[in-house]
This record gives sequence, C-alpha cells and structure tokens, in this order.
Amino acid sequence: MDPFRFTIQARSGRARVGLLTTPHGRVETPLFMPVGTQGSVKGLLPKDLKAIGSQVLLANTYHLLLRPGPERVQALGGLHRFAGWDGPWLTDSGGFQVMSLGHLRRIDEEGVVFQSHLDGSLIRLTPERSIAIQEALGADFIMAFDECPPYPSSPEYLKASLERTLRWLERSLKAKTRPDQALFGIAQGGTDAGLRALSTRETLRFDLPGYAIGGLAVGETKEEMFPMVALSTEILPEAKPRYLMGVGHPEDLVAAMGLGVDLFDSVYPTRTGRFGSALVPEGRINLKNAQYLEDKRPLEEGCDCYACQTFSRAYIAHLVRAEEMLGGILLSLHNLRFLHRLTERAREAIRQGSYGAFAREFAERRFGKEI
Ligand SMILES: Nc1nc2c(CCNCC3CCCCC3)c3[nH]c(NCCc4ccccc4)nc3cc2c(=O)[nH]1
Repeated sequence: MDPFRFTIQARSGRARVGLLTTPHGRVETPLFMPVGTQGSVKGLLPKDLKAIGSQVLLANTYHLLLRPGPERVQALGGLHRFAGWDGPWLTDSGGFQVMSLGHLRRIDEEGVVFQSHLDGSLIRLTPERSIAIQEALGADFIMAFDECPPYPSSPEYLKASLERTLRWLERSLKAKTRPDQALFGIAQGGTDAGLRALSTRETLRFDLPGYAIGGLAVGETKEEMFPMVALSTEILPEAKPRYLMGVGHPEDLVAAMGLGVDLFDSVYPTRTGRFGSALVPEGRINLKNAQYLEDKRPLEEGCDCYACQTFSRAYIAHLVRAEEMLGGILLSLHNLRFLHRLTERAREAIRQGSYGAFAREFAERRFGKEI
C-alpha cells in the first residue's frame, strides 16, 4: 500500500480537503507547516505544537548540514527522535537557503558552492548530496534540489535556471534510496507565465507523490504571484498535493487555498511573533505600541490558545517591552494557533461547500476596516 496516499475528501470550487497518509500518521489538508529551521520551532515545545494543531513540521538541509550535521542526527535516531516530534517532518533541499543565507560562491551544473554563514568554510551542495542529507535526517517529505532564481530575473536566466532545476530533479530522483520518504519536485519559471507553465509541465513528467510551487514569494507583487499560483494549480494533477513554498500571510493562505493549494510553510508567524506582533482577523497588532499597555482584552477575542485564554494584551505588551522570552513565546504560540484555526475553518467551509463565503467573510474582516 502506498505510504503516501492522498485522497480528496471534499471540494468547494477549486479548494479541496485532502487526507495525506505518511509513515508518521495521516494529516488533513489544507494545512500550515510551522518552520523549525534548526530542528526546533523557536521557543515552542513539541507538546504545545501538538496541542495547537500543528501536523507537519519543517526543517532545513542547509542549517542542519552546518550544525549538528546529518550524521549526528541520523546516529541519534533521525529528526523525529532527535527533535521530539513524532508527526511528519518535511525538509527543504537547501538550495533556497544558500541563495538567501549563505554566501553563495558559485552555481554551476554540478551544484552550488557556498560559504557557511557560521564559520565561512566552503561547502558544496549537489542534488545527490542534498538527497543523502535529507535521507540521513529522515524526514517524511523531502524536496528535490532546485534553484530558486532571484527576483527579478531575465527570461533568459529563468529559462536556463528552470532547465537546470529539471536536470537536478532527475539527479535528485536517481539519488533517492528510501521508499519511506516522498520526494516532491519543485516547479520554477518565476513570474513568466510561459516559463512557469513549461517548468510545471516538465516537472510533471516525473511521477512524484507531490509537487511544490517554487520561485514565488521572493519579492514579486501579489498581482504577479497569484496568476502564477492559479496557472500552476490548473496544470498540476488534482490527485496530488500541491505545496506553495514560503507562503505565508493569512490572506495569502485564504487566496491560495481557494486556488487549490494544499500545503504551506512560512517563518512569518513565528518571526513576527518574536518581533512582538500578533496575528488577528483584522491583520496584525504590534504589542510594542503603547496603546496596548492598558488593554485588558486577549490578543484575539475568541481564540482558544493558551496565550489568549490566560493573558491580556497589557501583560504581553509588558513582556515585549521588557524583552522577556515569554513575550515572543506567547506570540509565536498564538500566531501559529491563528493559522491552524484558519486552515481548520477553511477545511470546514470546504466540507460545507461554502469556501467562497468563508473567503469573503475573511476578506471583509481583514480589509473591511482599519484597526
Ligand atoms: N527549495 C525551495 N525553497 C523555497 C522556499 C523556502 C521554503 N521554506 C523552507 C524553510 C525551511 C527551514 C528554514 C526556513 C525556510 C521559499 N520561501 C519563499 N518565500 C519565503 C520568503 C520569506 C517570507 C517571510 C520571511 C522570510 C522569507 N519562497 C520560496 C521558494 C523556494 C523554492 O523555490 N525552492
């Protein structure tokens, strides 16, 4: 039996509820994946992540390669045992982080050479090495080694880059040895409709358990990004999960779920939480703002998370000003719960066949009035 079966449970327009089976349990989509870059979702305990509805966690080849090293994680039982999360893990292939974090020294047919952002040592990542690392880490979902072109890029660069990413996908697939891991291909093509369609179609020539929409949320406008998402989900097969990488903001999840995207990840909710902001239906409130120092209300009326059930905005505003760790912890917890509640409500609306009404109500509250 296929260890990564994906079945559609309900539809509403192009939105769908899916059931995704993995060796570490079944998950319901659409879902948001908290980012645990270095094997930990910053400031949050795995048991608390479970309690707020987190299903799949994300870690990263680039960071874990530099520290503690994949051999150590493997020797210590792999990511699930090492990091105390027995649900599904997804690892990104490292290419993106090299572009955005490391000091990229060279990119060529073989792979990339970069300087570690930790100690400046030279490191080479190839499709083969990325897959070997992800196999050692032991995630359930692993990503093909790809290049996420910078934004903006010329059509010539986009075309050459997507063609290389397709050759790297073939090499990633050849390097794969574990049947208990699902390799996702990543489509590129930037915001050029013809190249996006070309890359998506060529990626589909590989029969894979799921497909990622890459190369977006890298600085392009929403007006450029969403037509590419729509184009991608028109081409990608209904029967396979679609993963929009690096997205993100609540309103972007609502729009993308309506376009048939199933999986999301972003550092946004935890990063903005650590910086003192809470996600609320109207948008975002920054607790550094003095107006909250007397505010007895919870971060969000009606939120069932521990932060909202236990503390006032005034207390959390105090913690943020005092630079108490608990401030960022409570805001990260709430922000992730906010996104998990959003996807829970989305799944319910899809089951009721009323995703359109759900999206309209969300947009009304988010954009209807100033905070
Ligand atoms: N392979 C690959 N990864 C991509 C990623 C990383 C997804 N998150 C992984 C996660 C692993 C653990 C460490 C953190 C990342 C992207 N992230 C974004 N936008 C987010 C841009 C963003 C948004 C908010 C804040 C910072 C950056 N576009 C992306 C495109 C690609 C892509 O084509 N290929």
